[in-house]
Amino acid sequence: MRPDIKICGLKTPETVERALKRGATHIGFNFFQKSPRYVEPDIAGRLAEPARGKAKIVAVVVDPSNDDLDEIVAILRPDMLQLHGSESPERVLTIKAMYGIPVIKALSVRTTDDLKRVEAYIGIADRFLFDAKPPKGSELPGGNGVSFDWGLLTWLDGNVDYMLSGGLNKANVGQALAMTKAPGVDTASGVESAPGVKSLDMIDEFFDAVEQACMPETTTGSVN
Ligand SMILES: O=C(O)c1ccccc1NCC(=O)[C@H](O)[C@H](O)COP(=O)(O)O
Repeated sequence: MRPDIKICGLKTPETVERALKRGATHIGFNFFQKSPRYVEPDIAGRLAEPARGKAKIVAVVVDPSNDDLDEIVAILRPDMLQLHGSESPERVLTIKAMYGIPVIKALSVRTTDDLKRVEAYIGIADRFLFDAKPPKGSELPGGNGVSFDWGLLTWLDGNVDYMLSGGLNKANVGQALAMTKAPGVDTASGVESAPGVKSLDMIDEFFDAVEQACMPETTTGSVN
């Protein structure tokens, strides 16, 4: 079965259209101002219109203030909020109570201890997104195009619903899926020709690679 696919940091109608055409289950709009993928809420609102009812519209935020969330939620009307900062379980609960919108909690992973942080959010976050830790000096908590050791996910409780993220691209997403059987995959820079510039061809190639990875193995040998 094909995993969920989230294309994150869309900024143009053409790339939204291509992601939808290829069957993206989630499309992400980025509201972290230092990101090359940042979009103003009103622009994101317009970009998201064709996706309503077709893919989940995800607002990506980092330790947002209530005022920022009020504006984003009012204008974008997202299906999900992706909290990509150091939001505590209590803060996630508060945000969910404020808006009644499901939350994806992003956690950065380098060691098994990082994965253990999941436990505090079980029953609170609706889904997790496991991303790599940002490289030293990066101003971005996500979208850095770096991967973590996917083998760590074998330690995860099988009931935890998550998206695998961090440095995924057409060249490695097949291996990532083979190793992890992740229920969802997410990419931002893996489908970009330059920081913040999505490529229609690279979006196609990413979907092709996921589909290829999910094809049932063909049997060899002759049947008598
Ligand atoms: O993409 C960003 O610039 C970004 C900035 C701040 C917080 C989150 C951000 N991205 C969130 C995502 O879900 C990305 O898809 C995820 O971090 C993976 O990015 P990449 O390694 O570039 O595929």
